[in-house]
Amino acid sequence: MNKIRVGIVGYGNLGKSVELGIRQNEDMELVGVFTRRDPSSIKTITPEVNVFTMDEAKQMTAQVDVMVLCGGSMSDMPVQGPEFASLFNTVDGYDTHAKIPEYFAAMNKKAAAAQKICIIASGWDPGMFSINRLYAEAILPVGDTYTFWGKGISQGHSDALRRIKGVKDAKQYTIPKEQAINAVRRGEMPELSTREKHWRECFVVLEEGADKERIEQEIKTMPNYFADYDTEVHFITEEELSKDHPGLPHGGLVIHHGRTGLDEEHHHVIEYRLALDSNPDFTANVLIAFARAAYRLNHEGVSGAKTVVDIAPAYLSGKSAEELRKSLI
Ligand SMILES: NC(=O)C1=CN([C@@H]2O[C@H](COP(=O)(O)OP(=O)(O)OC[C@H]3O[C@@H](n4cnc5c(N)ncnc54)[C@H](OP(=O)(O)O)[C@@H]3O)[C@@H](O)[C@H]2O)C=CC1
Ligand SMILES: N[C@@H](C[C@H]1CC(C(=O)O)=NO1)C(=O)O
Repeated sequence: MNKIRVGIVGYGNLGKSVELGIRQNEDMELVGVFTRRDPSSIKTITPEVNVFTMDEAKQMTAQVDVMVLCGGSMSDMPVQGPEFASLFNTVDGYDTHAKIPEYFAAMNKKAAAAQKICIIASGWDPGMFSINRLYAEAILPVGDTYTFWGKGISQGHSDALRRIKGVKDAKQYTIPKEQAINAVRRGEMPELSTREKHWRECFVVLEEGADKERIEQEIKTMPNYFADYDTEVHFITEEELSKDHPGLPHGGLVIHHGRTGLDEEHHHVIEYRLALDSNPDFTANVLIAFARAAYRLNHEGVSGAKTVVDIAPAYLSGKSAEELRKSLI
């Protein structure tokens, strides 16, 4: 059985985790990493992995079945997504929530013309949380769904910080407001604004001579990322970032309260919870499962842009249809 040949576009936290995750999937093989940097400067986790330039990717459409796009959502994916969707089947974890419709349209145009499939905004939010919100609201239409993240490090928000001129490195914690979570858990079904659910804490390492006031202001007013939240910014050294803020843990909860019965007297709760040692490892494994789906669907003649909620779960699994039927029992 031929293996699914996977390429990694962009070698950051997520790209490294995809490299590791592919090794856990015997139906897949890694063709290589594609980077904007000098390939000779990239030290992959597994030394034998090939590293190519982005230009070399364009000559490799016959060697790669699915490209996993691991660039930053804020600045990389809007450019790299359509570029790669015009040449390859792709999956990505695009997560600038407010801009997903326009990204979907841009990706769909390129993928449909190339008769390729691109599964966008796959990860955990958007991604697995999106799927679980859909299941909950389809099954219990009378009710309310709440999403909480953290306390943990958002890769999307940390990437957004690192894109600011004068920022050398950064990590952003998303912290849920206990009062909000407790009210939801008590079944009070409160109306909660974005600001009432979470606050954000940023730890930023500056380039030499960078303007602190300008950078703090740029962070706190950043649309789609920080403007709608109470945000604290701490300027620390590279050593402190590495010592006091190791790893990229995260997690979250989707909780749905629904009602049924003649007088809606029956109360039901659906919860989907993630507790992640490594945000990038988990996200990478979601992307890898959707890479399997992209490969299969394109072989069935499916093309254009899809989101995770368009994909039947069986396409994600490495198990055969017969094995899946057995696993239902
Ligand atoms: N939907 C979801 O639930 C989730 C989505 N995500 C998304 O994944 C995106 C990527 O996250 P993450 O991997 O943490 O981002 P990184 O900042 O680690 O990497 C982003 C890009 O930056 C470049 N890069 C990385 N390290 C360096 C370096 N040392 N020097 C120069 N360039 C570098 C790489 O591109 P190149 O190799 O070409 O230089 C890489 O593709 C996030 O922006 C987020 O939107 C993440 C988690 C969950
Ligand atoms: N896309 C997020 C995944 C979850 C986490 C999150 C947040 O902390 O704001 N939003 O969605 C990430 O990049 O980590």
